[in-house]
Amino acid sequence: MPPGREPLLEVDNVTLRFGGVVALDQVDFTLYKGEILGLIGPNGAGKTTCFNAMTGIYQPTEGEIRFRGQRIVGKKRHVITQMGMARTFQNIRLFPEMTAMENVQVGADAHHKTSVLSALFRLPRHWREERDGREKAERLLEFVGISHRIHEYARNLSYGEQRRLEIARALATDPVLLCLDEPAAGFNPAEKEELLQLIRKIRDQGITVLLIEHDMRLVMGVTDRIVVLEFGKKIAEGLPAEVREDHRVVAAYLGVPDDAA
Ligand SMILES: Nc1ncnc2c1ncn2[C@@H]1O[C@H](COP(=O)(O)OP(=O)(O)OP(=O)(O)O)[C@@H](O)[C@H]1O
Repeated sequence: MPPGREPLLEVDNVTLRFGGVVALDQVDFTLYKGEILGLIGPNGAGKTTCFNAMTGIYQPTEGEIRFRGQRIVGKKRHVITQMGMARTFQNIRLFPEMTAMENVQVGADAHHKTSVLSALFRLPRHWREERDGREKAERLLEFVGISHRIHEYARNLSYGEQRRLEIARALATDPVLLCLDEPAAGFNPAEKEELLQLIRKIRDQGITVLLIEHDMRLVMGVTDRIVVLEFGKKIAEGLPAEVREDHRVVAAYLGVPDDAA
């Protein structure tokens, strides 16, 4: 372990099979507090499956995943969210008939303490949480740069704004780890540059970031370290400059045989 660095997420020898398909094959890596780690690899390499195993959607066939020192395999999704892990999805999953603000408030609800009874009887605690939730949503929409769209239905937002809204909603759960699954998919170069700034701003708030991304320029420009998967196996791990020169990575991306790379 690098000196002075505290592990936040430990993926320990994780294998995940779908019938005969080995989507993850003894994958091993550690994410340290405060870093931006890139998880890259060609299509079908197992990146999303890895996110799904970390966030409680899939159960690994073998291996362990620890978050903040606690085992998370077998824990329910909402429990993992409450422990401080949030994610966005490759395909945007917003509530299209709700406003931007309401979508973010749904994220904030993950931590609300109000019971159904106090909501029904509109007790003071319920009002307080409502007001705090609204203020928090306003702050987060401002933070991701779409505060001018606060009362707009999610379905009316542009594609780029919807991606930002997803990030705001994930941030509303007060994560210590934010996992972004291809957040720049479909973005033009200017939007990618803005996203890069936003990811840095998120890290500057003390949030650790795990990023799945296909755009190499973006990955190389924003991450501190990179883990590379191919056919479910980890084939490389290191600093962006090291990974870029790694012959197995070059071969995986260019589709040339390993010994020819
Ligand atoms: N629910 C599932 N059932 C069966 N096979 C699956 C399932 N989910 C993923 N797979 C398979 O697992 C492998 C890894 O897929 P995964 O989606 O994790 O890759 P990826 O690296 O995220 O790819 P992409 O960059 O295309 O999103 C692929 O062979 C895929 O077909």
